[in-house]
Amino acid sequence: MPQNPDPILQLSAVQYSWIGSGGFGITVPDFSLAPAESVLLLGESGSGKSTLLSLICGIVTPRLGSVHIAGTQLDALSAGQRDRFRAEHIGLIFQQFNLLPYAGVLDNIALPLAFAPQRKRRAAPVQDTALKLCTELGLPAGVTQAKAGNLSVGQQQRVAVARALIGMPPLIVADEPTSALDASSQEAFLNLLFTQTKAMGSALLMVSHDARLGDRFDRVIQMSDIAQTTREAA
Ligand SMILES: Nc1ncnc2c1ncn2[C@@H]1O[C@H](COP(=O)(O)OP(=O)(O)OP(=O)(O)O)[C@@H](O)[C@H]1O
Repeated sequence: MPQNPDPILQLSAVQYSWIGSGGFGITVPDFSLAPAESVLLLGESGSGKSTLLSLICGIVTPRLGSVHIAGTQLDALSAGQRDRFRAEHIGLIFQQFNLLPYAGVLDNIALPLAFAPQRKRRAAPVQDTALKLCTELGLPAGVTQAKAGNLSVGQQQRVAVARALIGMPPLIVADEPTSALDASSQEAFLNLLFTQTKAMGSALLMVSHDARLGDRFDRVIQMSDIAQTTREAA
C-alpha cells in the first residue's frame, strides 16, 4: 500500500523509559500508519509492544519526540485532553476484552461514547447503531439483553469489537485480542475485525506474538524493525 502523505498515526524520534525497577526504555525513530491501513505488529514477550501502545494511545507521553494521531500532537495535550482525544479517535480492543460484567451488552458497546461527543453524534441513534453492530457481528438478538459477564468468550469478543468500532474511530488498536482463542475462533475473529474496519475505513494496528496471522494484513512489522530497547543495569 502506498504511504499516505497524511498518516493517521505518526511517531517521530520517540524516546520513553519507565521509571523504577528495570528502567526499560524504548526508542522509535519513525513509525507511521496510513488511513485504512492494517498492520500486524509482532514481538517477543517483553519487547515493549504494550509500552508502544501506551505511547500511541497517550496513556504515557514520550520524554523526547512526538506522537501525532489524525494530525494532532498527542503529547502536547494535557492528560484530560488526551483521555478525551483517545475516546474520540481510537477504538481499543484489549486481550481480556475489559467489558463491564454487570452492565448490559448495549451499555458496554456505548461506553466509549460517554467521553466522545463527536463519536457519539456519528453513532446516533446509539441504541440502534449498537444493535446493528451486534447483528453484523453475529450476536443473536437475545444476547443483546444479557449482562456482559454472562456471555461466552466468543460473544464477549464480538461485544469488544462492537465497542471499538461504534462511532467509526479512524484508528483501531487491538492488543493481542486472539491470544486466548483456538485457530478457528481466531479466523472468525479476524474475519469480523477486517470486514468491519474495511467497511468503516478505519486503520487497524494489531499486536500479537503469532506470525501466522500475518497474511491478512497490509503490512507485518517486527518490534525490532521499528524500535530499539534498553534496560538500565540494576
Ligand atoms: N507500568 C509499567 N511500569 C514500569 N515498567 C513497565 C511498565 N509496563 C511495562 N514495563 C516495563 O517494560 C518492559 C516491556 O514490557 P511490555 O509490556 O511493553 O512488553 P510486551 O512486548 O508488551 O510484553 P508481553 O508480550 O509479555 O505483553 C517490561 O519488561 C517492564 O520492565
